[in-house]
Amino acid sequence: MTPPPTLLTLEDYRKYSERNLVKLARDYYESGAEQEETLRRNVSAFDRLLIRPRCLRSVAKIDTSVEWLPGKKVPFPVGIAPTAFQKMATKDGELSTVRGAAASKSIMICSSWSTTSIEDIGKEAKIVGAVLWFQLYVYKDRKVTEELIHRAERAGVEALVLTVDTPVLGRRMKDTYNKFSLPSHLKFANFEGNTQEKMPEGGKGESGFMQYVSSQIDPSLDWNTLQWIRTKTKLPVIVKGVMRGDDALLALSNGVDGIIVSNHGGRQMDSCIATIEALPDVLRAVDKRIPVWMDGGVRNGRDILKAVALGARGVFVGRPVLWGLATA
Ligand SMILES: Cc1cc2nc3c(=O)[nH]c(=O)nc-3n(C[C@H](O)[C@H](O)[C@H](O)COP(=O)(O)O)c2cc1C
Ligand SMILES: CCCCCCC(=O)C(=O)O
Repeated sequence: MTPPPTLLTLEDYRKYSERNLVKLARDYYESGAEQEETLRRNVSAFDRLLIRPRCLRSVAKIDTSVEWLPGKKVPFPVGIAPTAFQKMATKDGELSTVRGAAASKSIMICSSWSTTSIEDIGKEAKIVGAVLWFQLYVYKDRKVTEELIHRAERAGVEALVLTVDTPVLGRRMKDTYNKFSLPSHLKFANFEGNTQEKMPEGGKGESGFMQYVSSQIDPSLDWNTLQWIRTKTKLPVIVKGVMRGDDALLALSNGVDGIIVSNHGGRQMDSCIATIEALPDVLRAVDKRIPVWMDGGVRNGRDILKAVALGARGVFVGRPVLWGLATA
């Protein structure tokens, strides 16, 4: 195999990864919902925020470490956002990510919809010394979600992340044109042997993915669901997908341990504000009572600085990790 050219920026990785991804996977990873306004805005809103640099502040020694959750320090404020189906990017999929998380001492949030089971990811995390959080989707059959919570606990995850922006699946046009379905050699590894294991084939103007979500995922997700989850676990519960201060206050009054400001990388509701634009409202409402992170459109070190300068505890990145996986 020819060695990759010098890869310096995330854009270099994005471009280079394209050659290793089949169209179906590339479109699934890159897509936003509908006309992809929010997808673009997440990135461009960072460009409208400019830095006013300080001077004569010694940078001979710099410490970028931060307390991610009480008592849990990380060396720099970047975590790995949950992304589904990582084996479409590279053979080892989520196992490569967990190794990367350990090497960079970053926290990996595992998707409910991984192509490696949470047990196998947990085993690898112990070997390489990575910290895992687990992201939850709530199934119509609550027993499926409850079982997943307990399996994640046994696998050693340190927090649960409830994604609250996906009661239904956003319409991603490319996935609909491609009739996106998970390639037949891959599976929802957390549901092996269950009816939730396979995605139907696409057809009738719908992706197989859309059919799977409408048949399995509970669209009645609300604050009661969060309370129900809290009765099932003692782990910290973080909500991902809050975009407003009033919802952040509701999250606080429902006892959450942290908030990730997110619009799902522009993949759910189009015509939304960018996450970096939503961040100040959420931070004001929370007023430092719990940690607030953000994700969406982070594409360089200055973007991280901007989010942290506004008051975020740190950022999570989604697509850039997939580009890295597909480049390896
Ligand atoms: C291909 C792909 C799959 C994703 N899968 C999940 C998922 O399983 N669970 C989840 O909560 N978010 C998922 N997300 C959303 C990410 O966690 C994150 O919010 C988003 O990617 C951040 O935007 P960025 O890609 O610009 O960094 C996914 C995003 C992408 C691009
Ligand atoms: C209930 C919606 C599930 C979406 C799962 C994967 C994902 O988050 C994404 O493709 O985006």
